[in-house]
Amino acid sequence: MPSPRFGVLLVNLGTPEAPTAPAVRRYLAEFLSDRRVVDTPRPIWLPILYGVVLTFRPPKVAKAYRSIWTDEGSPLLVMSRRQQRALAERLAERFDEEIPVELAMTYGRPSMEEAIEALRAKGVRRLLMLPLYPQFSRSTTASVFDSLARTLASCPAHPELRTIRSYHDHPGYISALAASVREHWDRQGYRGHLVMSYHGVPKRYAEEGDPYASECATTSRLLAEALRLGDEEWTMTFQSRFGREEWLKPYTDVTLAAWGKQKRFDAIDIMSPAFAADCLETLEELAIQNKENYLEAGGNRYEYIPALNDREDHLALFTDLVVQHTQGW
Ligand SMILES: C=CC1=C(C)c2cc3[nH]c(cc4nc(cc5[nH]c(cc1n2)c(C)c5CCC(=O)O)C(CCC(=O)O)=C4C)c(C)c3C=C
Ligand SMILES: [Fe+2]
Ligand SMILES: [Fe+2]
Repeated sequence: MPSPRFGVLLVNLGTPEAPTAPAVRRYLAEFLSDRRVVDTPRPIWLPILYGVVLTFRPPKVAKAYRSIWTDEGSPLLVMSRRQQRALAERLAERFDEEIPVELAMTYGRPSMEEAIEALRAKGVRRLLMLPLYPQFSRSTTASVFDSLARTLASCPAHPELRTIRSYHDHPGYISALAASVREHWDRQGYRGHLVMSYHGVPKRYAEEGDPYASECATTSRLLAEALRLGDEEWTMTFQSRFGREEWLKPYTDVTLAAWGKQKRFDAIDIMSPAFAADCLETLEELAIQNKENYLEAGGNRYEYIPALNDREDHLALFTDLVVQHTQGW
C-alpha cells in the first residue's frame, strides 16, 4: 500500500459518552485533572475536585446535556464527525488522492491513541494537526499538544509533524463568521446589537502570557470591521466561568442581566466565535440559559447565531488551512 501524501488530525475538547451523572463524572474527572485547565497545586485541588466538584456538579451538568442531546449523541461529537467526513471529501478532491483525516478528543473518545493508531495503520508518515480552537489558549490548544506528545511517547516511530497554532485572524475565518451573521440578519429581518461571547479563562492566565484574550480581541475587531459595525453596535464578553477566581471580563451573564434590566437594547444577537462546533456551552448556556435570564431580567429580543459547524465556508477555511500548512509535502 503506498503511503498517502500526508494525514490530518482534527482535535476538539471531548464530551461525555452519555448525558448521565456517571458519564459526566468520568468526563469531568479527566478534564479537570489536567493541569493546563486547572493549575491549582494538586494537594489543594484534588480534594476539592473529588470531594466537592465531582459530587455536586455531574447531576446538574448531566441535566444540561440532556436538554441538548440528540439521537446521534452529543452535539459536539456529532458535528466533529461531520466536519471530519466533509474535510476528507474536500481534500480528496483538492489533492486528487485520498487524504486520511482522523478525529481525536483531548478528553474521552475518540482518544488521541485511537486516532494516531488509525493514521499509522493508513501509512501516514507526515501529519498535520489542526486543533479546532480558533484562538490559542494554554487550557485548550496547549493540552492538545500535551496529549499528542504523551501518545507519541509510546510509539516506535514518529510521523513528520506540523501543527496549526491558531487561526483567529485568518481572512477565511473572519469572512465565514461575517457571512454567518449577515445571513442571520437577513433571515431575521432586523439587526440586533451583536454580542461576541467567548469561552472565558482565568484572568491570571492572560497575565501569565496566555495570548487567548488578545486573540479574542483581534477576532472581534476584525469581525466588526468586516461587518462595518460602529463601536456602539457590538460588544465582546466572556462566558462559562468556573471556580472562584476572577476570569476574563466583561462576563456574558452579568452583562446580559444588566442590559435586560436597563432595557438597553431593542434586540440582541449573540454568537460565540471561540467554538468551531456547537456544544453544551453554546446550545445550552447561550441559546437556553442566558436567553432565559436575559428575558426574565426584562430584555426583549434575544437570538443565538449558530457556530460555523459544517457550513460550506467553514470547510473551505479548513481546506485552505491544510493546503497552506502542507506546502512541499
Ligand atoms: C475549569 C476551567 C475551564 C477552562 C479554563 C476552560 C477553557 C475552555 N474550554 C473551552 C471549550 C469547551 N469547554 C467545554 C465545557 C467545559 N469547560 C469547563 C471548564 C473550563 N474550560 C467545564 C467544567 C466544562 C464541562 C461542562 C461543565 O461542567 O460546565 C466545552 C463543551 C463540551 C461539550 O461536551 O459540549 C467546550 C467545547 C475553551 C475554548 C476554553 C478556553 C479557551
Ligand atoms: Fe471549557
Ligand atoms: Fe458552561
